[in-house]
Amino acid sequence: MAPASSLSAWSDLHSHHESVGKNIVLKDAFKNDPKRFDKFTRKITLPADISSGSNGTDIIFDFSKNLITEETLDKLVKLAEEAGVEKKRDAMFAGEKINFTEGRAVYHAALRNVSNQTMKVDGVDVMNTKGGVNDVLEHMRVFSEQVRSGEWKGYTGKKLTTIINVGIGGSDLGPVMVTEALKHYGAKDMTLHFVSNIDGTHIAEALANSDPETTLFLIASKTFTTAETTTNANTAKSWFLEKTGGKGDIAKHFVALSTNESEVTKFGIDAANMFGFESWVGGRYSVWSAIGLSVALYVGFDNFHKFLAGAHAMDQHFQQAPLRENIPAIGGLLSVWYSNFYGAQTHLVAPFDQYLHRFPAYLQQLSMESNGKTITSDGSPAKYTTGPILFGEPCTNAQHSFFQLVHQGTKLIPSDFILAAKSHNPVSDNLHQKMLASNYLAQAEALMVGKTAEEVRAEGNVPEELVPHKVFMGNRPTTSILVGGAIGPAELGALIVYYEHLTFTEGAVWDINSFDQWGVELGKVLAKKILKEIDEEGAGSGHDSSTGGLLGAFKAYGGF
Ligand SMILES: O=P(O)(O)OC[C@H]1O[C@@](O)(CO)[C@@H](O)[C@@H]1O
Repeated sequence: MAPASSLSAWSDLHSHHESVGKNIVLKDAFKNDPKRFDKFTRKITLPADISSGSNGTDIIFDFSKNLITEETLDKLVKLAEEAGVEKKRDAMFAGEKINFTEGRAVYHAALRNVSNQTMKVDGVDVMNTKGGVNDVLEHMRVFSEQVRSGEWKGYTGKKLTTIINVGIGGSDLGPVMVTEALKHYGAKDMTLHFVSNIDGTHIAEALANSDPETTLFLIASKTFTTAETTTNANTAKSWFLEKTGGKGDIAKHFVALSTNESEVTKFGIDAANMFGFESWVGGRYSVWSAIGLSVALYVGFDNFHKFLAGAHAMDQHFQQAPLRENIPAIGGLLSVWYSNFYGAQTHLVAPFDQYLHRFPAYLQQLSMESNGKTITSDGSPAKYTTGPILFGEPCTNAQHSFFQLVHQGTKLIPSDFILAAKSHNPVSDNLHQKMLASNYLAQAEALMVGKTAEEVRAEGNVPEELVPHKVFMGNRPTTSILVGGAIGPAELGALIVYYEHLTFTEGAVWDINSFDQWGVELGKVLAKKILKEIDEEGAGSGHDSSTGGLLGAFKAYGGF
């Protein structure tokens, strides 16, 4: 496909930004068009049988506080058409090898294909084949129910109630985020630990109060070669064998979640205790796969299945909705609009929901490992900015942390706010939920409306020299996402897939490969060399004076 900036729609958008975009005043746009909210709001409805409530769940995406007109939206849709977004989308869902640098399909949608549509890679059915998606899901169902019921016992016959997931990146961030987000549904007798960092503190803290007789280790690694994970896994295995005086039965306390059977068996886990998935599942897209076993163990397989079903609903919307009505496509096009025409460099996601406190961290890998790329499909460097820096924290905490910059800083920071209309914890007669919701609405309104110098003065008692410091520029865009109920498994699945396909849309327009991650390799190679040098005399070889100097100092201070 062609680089985005060579498309006629791109030039048209550039002119549109010059003539219209940069002059949009949102508060006037709302005054001039009472139907603005209706025009720019989209909705998806999840069916009752998978929803957190009994009547199905609407999820509203209010795009009206974005710096767009109807003409802008039309031009962005034209850009998506010219960039072939729909064609690339259809190629992904058809199992074509769109991950063109690794020659792989990008088929994580198959993992949540609960309607069991035919899905093939290289002509082979991936759903119903032996060891395929449905086999693995059945294995996950049986195993999670055996552990939760106590049928699957530890080597001394006790129920396994501590789950330690050992993994990093996509083998950690998804399980952490989802189990936190669905804590309301979690088994009350289960303790979860997620060990990812190579820092010994992480595994030490997880093992400190764990009982080897009641602990189940999930070694989660797509490749089963990631240094942090294999090292943490070996430390866990040594701890287990030492604590049990060598009597501990690995087969009862260790399972593997991976694509690499040979490395799994080499580690000492029987293939029968391995939950597999294929190389067409990217790490940052793998929570739907066997990597999500900790979720199924914690919330139960039925809830895990609802999680998949909510994701599938958003998949179907993304596949079927015309671009102008297509919720993830609009989200992705808005990101392009801000990144490439307003010069925005970041994307803020602020969930007004404490259970979603790890959602921004999860989205960081999804977004930045997908679109943190410079090279386009023809091998040439992009002549335009690509992936934004995604960041975020739950509100209302973020308001007391970095919202000062969002309101009065010099940067344009496109922001997404997320709120569930119903709390799982309606304490104090729902006073907390009402306050949370009032902040969710007020923050978006304040960012958009701002406060002029005249308004500051009109408040009185403001010394003239203070007035400029109290002005809010306003006209700062937000997308407001409102879940019309509580966030349960299906609602969470749909929200995640909104961002997956928003990310897809960005990458498709930018003509980059959103599905490889060559950028994580160099650091690993250099670290391997330095690790050897730490055990050798001296301060390494071939390093700059900073790296060599620091290496020498580390060894001296650390006594290595
Ligand atoms: O699951 P695994 O193979 O151990 O990879 C872990 C993570 O490491 C990476 O940085 C790739 O090396 C992420 O893409 C991936 O999610």
